[in-house]
Amino acid sequence: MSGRPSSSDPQATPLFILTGFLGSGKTTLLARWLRAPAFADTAVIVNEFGEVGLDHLLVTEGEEDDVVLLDSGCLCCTLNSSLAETLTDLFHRRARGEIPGFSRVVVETTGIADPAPLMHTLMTDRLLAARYHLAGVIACVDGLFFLDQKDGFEEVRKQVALADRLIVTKADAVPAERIAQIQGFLKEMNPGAGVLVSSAGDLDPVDALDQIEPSSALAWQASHEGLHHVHSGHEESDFETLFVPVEQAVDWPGYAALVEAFQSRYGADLLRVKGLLKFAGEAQPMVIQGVQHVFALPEATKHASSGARLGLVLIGRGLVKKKIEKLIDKCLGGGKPDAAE
Ligand SMILES: Nc1nc2c(ncn2[C@@H]2O[C@H](COP(=O)(O)OP(=O)(O)OP(=O)(O)O)[C@@H](O)[C@H]2O)c(=O)[nH]1
Repeated sequence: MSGRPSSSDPQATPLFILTGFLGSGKTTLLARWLRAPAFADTAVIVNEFGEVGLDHLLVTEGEEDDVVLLDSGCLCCTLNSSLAETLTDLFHRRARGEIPGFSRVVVETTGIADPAPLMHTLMTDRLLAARYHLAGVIACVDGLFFLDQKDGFEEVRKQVALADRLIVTKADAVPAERIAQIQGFLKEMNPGAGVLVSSAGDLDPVDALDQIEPSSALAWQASHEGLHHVHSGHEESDFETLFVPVEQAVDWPGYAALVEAFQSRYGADLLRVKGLLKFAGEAQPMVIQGVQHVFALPEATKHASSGARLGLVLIGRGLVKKKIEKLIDKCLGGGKPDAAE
């Protein structure tokens, strides 16, 4: 890679992935949001209409169709063959005026889904990336069962690690101390993600979705510059989180070398990379987004966040801070790291 690559279209519709383990409360949240005025002009993609209980909200009957309009102004559609096809179909139908306009999309995943492949699709399919912009991953965390699930289910830890925002559900059904305990674990597992708490889906969709700002995820760094070990009881599958400040301006070949080094040395063990880097010649810092081996083209920050610091947050397995710092330093400085580095 040399020179500045083009980034995604600023006109692209923001898209949110709503994930969370089986029974964690995704549908309960969506069912409430679909009735909320603030959620009008949203297109929601679910696996089955039946799950969200829409019957009395329908404006159009969805007999043959997989897209229905609700009286709240939302569109609801079921996932047909693949997410890419469903999103492309929605885009064309909106352009032809066959369905009302929508200004954001929410995709609900199934409970055991790993959100990473969806994120990969949105980051790598150029046509899709020009039409839809991955604006955030929201993970529901089961207030009743999370403390038991986190040790036994890698999916749960992965969903938490990949999220930009975490929603602890079922606060009405558990003591406040348990919610506080869960919040403590979440802060350790993914310190950059904002945590909200909900009872029976009573969460304003605007607070939950639109307030996500990638760069604000870096505000925690001032107090969390060390390495965080998340003890799950399964030592070999623990995730660590670390932050490496990068103050100097970066050039594109150096950044490409770093991405290559991450991909070849860590692969799927590097679950998430988020950050802000200042590129030489660019007025605004650029947001860095990586999910396992897939890295999106860096994009200029849309909001200037006062708390944000330049650097990279890494979440993964087997990350050694000193080694990573050295790798980043070498690649961004124009050097070629040795195989052992
Ligand atoms: N008390 C209480 N129950 C809740 C809350 N949220 C969800 N539930 C209940 O938990 C169960 C699962 O909720 P769903 O919203 O269907 O969860 P889901 O994540 O969509 O589940 P899957 O489709 O299996 O992945 C249902 O019985 C809900 O009524 C909550 O905030 N409080």
